[in-house]
Formats: sequence, structure tokens, C-alpha cells
Amino acid sequence: MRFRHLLEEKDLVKLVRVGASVITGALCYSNEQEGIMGSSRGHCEIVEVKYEASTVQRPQTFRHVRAQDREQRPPVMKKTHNKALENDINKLFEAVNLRTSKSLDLSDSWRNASKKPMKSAGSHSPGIGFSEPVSLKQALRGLCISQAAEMAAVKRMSMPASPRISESGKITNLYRSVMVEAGGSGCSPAGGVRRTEIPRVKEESTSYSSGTLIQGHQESFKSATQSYCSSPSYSVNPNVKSIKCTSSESGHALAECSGNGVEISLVEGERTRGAAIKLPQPKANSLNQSAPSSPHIAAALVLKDAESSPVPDDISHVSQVNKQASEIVCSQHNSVSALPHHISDGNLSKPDKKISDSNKIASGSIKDAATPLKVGNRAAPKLRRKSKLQTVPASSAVKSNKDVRSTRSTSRVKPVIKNKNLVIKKSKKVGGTTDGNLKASYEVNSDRDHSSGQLICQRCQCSLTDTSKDSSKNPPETTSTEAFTGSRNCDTNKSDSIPTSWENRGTPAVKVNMNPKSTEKGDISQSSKSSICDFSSSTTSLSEESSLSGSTYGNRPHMSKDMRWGAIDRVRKQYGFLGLSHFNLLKKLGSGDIGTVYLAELIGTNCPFAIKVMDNDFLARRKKMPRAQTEREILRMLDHPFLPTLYAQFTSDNLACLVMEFCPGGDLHVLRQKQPGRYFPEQAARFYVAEVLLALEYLHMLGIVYRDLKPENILVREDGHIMLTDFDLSLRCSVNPTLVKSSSVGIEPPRVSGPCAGSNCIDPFCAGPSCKVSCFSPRIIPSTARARKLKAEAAAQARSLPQLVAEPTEARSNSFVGTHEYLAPEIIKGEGHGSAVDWWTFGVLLYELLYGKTPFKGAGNEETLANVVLQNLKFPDSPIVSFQARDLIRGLLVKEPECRLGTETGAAEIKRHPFFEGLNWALIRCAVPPQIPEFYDAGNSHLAPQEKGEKFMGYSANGEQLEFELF
Ligand SMILES: Nc1ncnc2c1ncn2[C@@H]1O[C@H](COP(=O)(O)OP(=O)(O)OP(=O)(O)O)[C@@H](O)[C@H]1O
Repeated sequence: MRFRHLLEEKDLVKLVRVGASVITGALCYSNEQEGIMGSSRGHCEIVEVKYEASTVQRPQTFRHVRAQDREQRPPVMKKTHNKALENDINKLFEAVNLRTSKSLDLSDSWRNASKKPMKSAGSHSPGIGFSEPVSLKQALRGLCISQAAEMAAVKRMSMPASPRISESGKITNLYRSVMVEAGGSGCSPAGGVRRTEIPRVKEESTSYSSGTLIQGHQESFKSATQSYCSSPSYSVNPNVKSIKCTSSESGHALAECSGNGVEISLVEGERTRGAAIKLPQPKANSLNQSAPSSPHIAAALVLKDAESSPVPDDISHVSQVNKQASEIVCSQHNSVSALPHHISDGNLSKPDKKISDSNKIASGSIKDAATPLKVGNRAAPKLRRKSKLQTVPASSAVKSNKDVRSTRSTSRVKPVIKNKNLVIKKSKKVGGTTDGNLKASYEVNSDRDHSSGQLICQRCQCSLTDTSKDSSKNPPETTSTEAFTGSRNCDTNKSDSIPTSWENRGTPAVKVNMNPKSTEKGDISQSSKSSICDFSSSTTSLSEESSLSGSTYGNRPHMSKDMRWGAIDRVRKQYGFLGLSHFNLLKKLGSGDIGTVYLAELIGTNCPFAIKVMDNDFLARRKKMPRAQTEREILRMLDHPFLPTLYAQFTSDNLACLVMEFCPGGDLHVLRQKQPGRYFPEQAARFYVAEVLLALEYLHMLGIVYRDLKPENILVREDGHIMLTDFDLSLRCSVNPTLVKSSSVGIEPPRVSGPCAGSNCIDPFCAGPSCKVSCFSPRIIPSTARARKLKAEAAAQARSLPQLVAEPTEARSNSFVGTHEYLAPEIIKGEGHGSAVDWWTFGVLLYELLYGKTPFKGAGNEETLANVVLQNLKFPDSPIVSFQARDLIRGLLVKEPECRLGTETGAAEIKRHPFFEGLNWALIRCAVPPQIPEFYDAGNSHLAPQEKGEKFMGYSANGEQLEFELF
């Protein structure tokens, strides 16, 4: 009987039962005939035969053995392979050093085994040293473990460098080069203090070198832009990979073609209107081809023309030449509404007219030649092309695989990602429709003389050529770069007339198709419009640079007066774009799963921002792009005092950047630990959770289940109010506002404690003529007949009113998302969860703020999870917490989500709880916060507190300085 050299584990166990209780050393049995050892599952991969009993072989890798076998094994060995099993077993036992001792200390054996490397240097497979005794089981397990370790090591080695390192490496490099560059440079702030500035990073000459891209595009870019301006000035900046066209007369940037993704932005002087066209990256082998995307450029310019001049008839003469997806986003910065246009594969989409009029953007599919293209407030000329408007029903949330993580700080559980994060899947139909979007497609004509590489003006039939000259009027951004100036040989009298079509000679015109779904970068698209909730229509299609600013005035009313908009707009107008190079990175604020957040100052503005920098390569490698995309899309939607405002977004060097409001107060987790006893006084806790509640309510109404509530994600603004941040784990779902009759659901009237809660009160500190308490002061109810009457009236009024439930109480997801200590039982149990998880986490949050610890924390993650599901809620004796607070926590930390407070009608239920009695919800943002971060001076923020001779940032509470320094 032929012995199969790959012994199964059970066979070995049998062998041991026969006589050997312990095996020392590795079992490694080579089998040349069988091929790769252990190739089949269930077989032990660890057997090795000592072909010569007298020779003590070092443990070898299987490959080693095989190689040696071929060379060294005596021919007789091959012949013996077919010996009887008995002989083979004998051989095996010869190879095994049997130990007669009765027992073996397992720990010793493990220790010994681990001490002794079991394979020779350079070996690739595991083995166990012969000298150390281990049990068979241990030997097997040890080999499996070491093999697993080896496999992991091999995998690690085969993997690219750590993305985190890669990302931080990029930033570090940026810093380093800045440190070198910036010393004593003009970038230093007043006082000669050196600041860290993001340099313009030189692009490596790769197969997709942006420099080459620029080369490929610049001719056509020049030609195309010359028609806009009688005296254009061009500058090429290889560092930021752009070509910029500036009006020599006005000095305004007119257009920019960026090699990074090959984007063109169109801007024009005071009436800055941006149009970004995203062009396909040329293939590596087509880099030397001339101007592969010039038709797109022409298309972009035609778009711009459409705003100011009629599109000539011949623009409708179109043929398709390039099916590579492109995107165009236009916005009129100074108009109230921003109107995105997308072009890809021959289609140009435009927003729904009605929505755009009301500052709401929706995408549309328009192929009607008669449909005027409206940009901003102006109707665009009619375009002769087919048009089709399509409305696509909102998609529902997509259940995804599980995802677990913890993002608590060092003292907390670190994230463990078990499964994929929930992602809202969207259709990617090119030229088709996507979630909740109306799409439009246009055909645009782009004629150019490809033989000469020149664009031909059809009006005067002139050719457009360039003449190089020194560009002294380049914006500072490009002074160090190659400059060239183009002039057009067009009749100067016609300088105002814009060639709106290009003669097509030999090459068909472009048909650009709009794809409202964002690309991987997700920066220049209408992706936000594909939101599945109703509110998505109010989100704009935001190009990475232009549209955010252009739309913000209309779409973020609560921050419309913020000077930061103006600061960003000025930079954008001055340079034609906004990028990392316009910011001084002052400090790393922290890193998360998908990016790193920096404190940055917009150069020359003294405006601090928090910039979240995400490495697209890293995100793609780690499959975290959807999380980043979710966060980006949610950020674009937000307009709430307790939620972040996204001022701008852009991509620099494949780093996706989100420019947000900087919160100098740190997060509540840090702040709590600075409190005496590491817990907040009840009044302070009430303030913070009340604001969180409003933020959650708003999110729910947008169809966003937050899912990651914890103190670390609650930042403190400079005014002491909170900002809920971090949306990459949020669930987006549809919302179906439901009108609920109060009587049918037994809704209790709002628990008003006095006139303070009346709608007529506009003073947060006023609770009526006789009530001089703030919204957060202990309730003082005047026991007057008048007060009682008012209360009764308010109660009666509330009873008579129907109630609108606009929160996604029906949303369901099976994702395993959150932070261990904050995970709701239904998430742990995998039963599917909805918005009620936010009310569970809300309860945990209140508990932690009041008691300084979370209610179900165990020794480890598993114990914590078990406690969440099984353990009853207990309250510590200390500190003393009010009955109302405990009652609210009890109502929130109900393990069955259907019985949990807030599940039925959302935040309204919670707001009515006696814990919040006396709180004027409407005026909470005017209330005095428990603590306010000290004055922040961006101009000095780069300095260490010691350097400034003062604390950089601290908290003052009741006039008392708390030792709370951020830097
Ligand atoms: N606007 C901001 N102002 C001040 N600090 C901020 C701001 N945004 C984020 N931070 C800080 O930067 C750090 C990283 O934030 P980030 O959101 O990237 O990571 P995170 O909260 O751990 O979440 P995630 O891992 O999901 O990305 C956090 O410590 C956070 O407190």
C-alpha cells in the first residue's frame, strides 16, 4: 500500500496514540511525487523526513526540501516511496524523537518553541526545531501559526507601503519641503515668524505625468482660451500642474487647465463663474499625441459662451469622437444659485430649472435642443439638440456588510473593521440616470483643425496661434513657472465675439456625456444630488473648487454671514482655483480612519480652517473610498449650527481635501477628562446633549442615521457650542415624513415649564416677565395662576396639533457599525437597525458625560458587547445625578429598539422629557455654553504657548481658567 506522504492530522494523532506521546522537533515529510506539500486543505503541511537517520537536519522549508531532494536524495529513496505503509511509518518514527516523559509543561513547550526559531534562515516554510520537545498538537498548531505568520509576513511584504505612512509621508514631505523653502520667505507672517506652508509639490515624471498632460493639453487650451480674450496671458505651473490663462488687461484669471485630472476651470473677472471640465487622462501610450482632449476644452468654452452669447446654429452639428467620460461643472459664483452642468460622453446635464430658481439643485437629463440652458439667473441660448428630462425615484438605503470600528482615543477601544462599511450604492449609468437625479445631456460641437492642432474660429475663419512672451502679469501663484502668452490672429474688432463652434476638420466633434455620479475622486460631480433622501435636491452639485463657494450663500443660510466664505472666494477669484497651496498647515489636529485633519490658515486671511486630507490612493487601496464619499456627500448637505460647514473641497496631488470650520475647543472626550471627577456637571451635560439632540434630529430629517455618536465626535466650537463631526459611518436612507395625529399616538404635550418655552420669547435668558432664568438654569416656575394658565394653554394647543414625524423611523441596516461601548444591542445582535440606534448612543453619551464612564464597559471588547446585550443598566451611587437624567437614560437605554424612547416619533419624544424641561430649544444656540474656549488668534496659532508667553488655548468656566491646552 502506498503511503501518502501528506499525513492528515488524524493519522498523526493515531500514530501518536500507538506509541508516541510526544514528538519533539518538526515533522516534515517531503513528498516529491505528490508535489507541493500541504497543498490540499486538511493535510498537515509540516512533515519532514530525515532521509538519513544519522543526519540531523536543520528544519527546512518545503521548497528547500524539495530542491534538495531532487539533488541530494539518493535514487534509492525514490524507489522506496512505494514501500509499505509500515516501513514508512517506521521511517517516520525514526525521524521523530520520542520522549518518554509522561507529561510536558505546555507553557514551557510553547515558550521553548517560540524561543527557538524553527526554520533556517531564508527558509520560507515553517518548521519546528528538533531540540525542543513539544506535543504533537502543539507542533501542529505551532506550525499552523508560524505558517500563518509567514503568510501574513509574505502578504505584508507584497503589499505596498502602509497607506497611513504613505499619506503621512506625503504630508511630511510637504512639510519638509516647506520648512526648507519657507525659511525667511515671504510666506512668513508678520514678525518674521516662520510658518509651515504647503509647497507646490513637484510632480514626478511618471507615465501619467501631469507635466506631460499639460504638454498635451496646453496647445488646445491656449487656442481655445484665446478666443475669450484679446490679450490673454498664459502661464504653466508644472508644480500645481496647471496652465492658467489670465487677461493681460484686467489681470483676472480666465481659465485654468489642471493637469491633475486635467481639469479646466473657467472664471471671469468680477463675475466669476466657474466651469470645471474634467477630462479623461490620456493613456500612457497616447501621451505624445496632441491635445487629446481639446474638443472637451472647446465644449467647456462653448458652455461658457452659452451664458453670454447665442450658440450658433452649427453647434448642433455634432458627431461623437470621444467616449471617455468627462465632467463639466459650472457655477456662477456670484449668483444666488449654483448650477452644475455635467458633461460626459457627449452629454451635458443641467439642473432642473425650477429647483435652480429656488437655489436647489437637481440634476436633469435634458436632450432637448429647444431647452434653453440656464446658467445662474440668465437663460442660456437655445441649443439645438435633443432633450429629455427624466426623474428617477430616490433609491433606498442599501444594506451592506458589517463594519465594526471604534474610534475612541487611546484610552478607548480601537476600531476593528470586520466587514465592509455600509455604502449607498448608486447606479453608474453613463448618460443615464442616477439616484434621485434628473439628468441632462447635450451634444456640443467642437471643431478644430487637428491637422494643424489649431482651433479655427468659424466667425472669422482665423486660426488661433500662440506667441511666446514674458508674462509679467501672471498671478503670484505662477511666477516661478514657465510662462507663455498667446494671442489670436482674430480680428480684434471681434474680440468680444466668442467663437462658439469650431470647425471640424478631419476629426469628428466631441459628444460629451454627463455622468452625475462622482468619480473616484468624487470631487467634481453631482454626486451629492444622487442622495436618496428628499433633501438631496437642496444639495448642490459642487465642483471641487467653484461650486461650493458659489452655492454656499444660497444653501447655507446659517453661515451666510461668515467672513470665511468671502476669504475663500477672494482667493479663488485671485488664482482661479483653490488648493492646498493656498493654506498654511499649522498643526495636525488628529487622524482618523480615512484621513488626517489639520489646522490650516488660508494664506493672507487670518482665517483658520480644519482641513481633512484624505489620500485617494490610500482610500482606494483600503476600499475606503465609499466611506470618504459618504462623508463628503453628507457634509455637502449640512447647514446647521451644530454640524460642520464645508467651505470648500478640492483635490491636490491626489489628496482629497475638505475645508471645514475649525473647532478650537477640542472634543468632549478630552474636555470631560479635564473636568473635576472626569464628569460634567448636570447642567453642562444637559447643554451638550441638548445640542447633540438637535443635530441628530436634523440629520434624521435629512435621512441620515448618524451611528457613531460618542464624545470624541462632538467638537467644541470657538463659541462653546458643539459641532457633531465624522459622518463616514453614517447611514443614508429615505425619509417619509408622516403626519401623526397627536391623539392617535398618545403624544404628550410639550413639557413646558413656563413662558420661556413660548414661541414668542426671543430672549434665551428670559422666561417671561417674572422668570429671570436662562434656558439651562434650574427650573423656576412662578406658581401664579397666570403661569398655570399659560401652561395649560400650551398643553391644550399641543394636544390639538398634529405632529409631523420626519425622521427615518423605518430605516433598516444590518451593518455592524459603531464603537464597542456605544453599540446598540440590535447592532450587536445583527437584527437590523434604524434610527433608534442614535437614541441608544444618545443615552450612552448622556450616561458617560454624567458619570464619567460608559454603562456597559467590560474588560475587553467582547465583554463589553455581551454586557450591552445582557447586562441590566445600573447607575453608580456617585456622582449624584438627578432622577430626570436617570429616567431619560433609562428610557433611551432600552434594549428593545421598538420600546426605546425616540423610536416612535423621533427627537420630539426626547425633547419632551422632563430632563429638558425649561429648555428653549429654539434659542439654544443663543444660550451661554458651559465653557468657552479662549480667544483664538490664527496669526499666532503656530506658536507654542510658551513661545507666546501665554496659553494658546484654554477654557474659561465662570471666569475661571481651566488647564486645558490643545497645543
Ligand atoms: N473641524 C475640526 N476642528 C478641530 N478638530 C477637528 C475637526 N475635525 C476633526 N478634528 C479632529 O481631528 C481628528 C481626526 O478627525 P477625523 O474625523 O478625521 O477622525 P475620527 O474622528 O477619528 O473619525 P474617522 O476615523 O471616522 O475619520 C479628531 O481627533 C478630531 O477631533
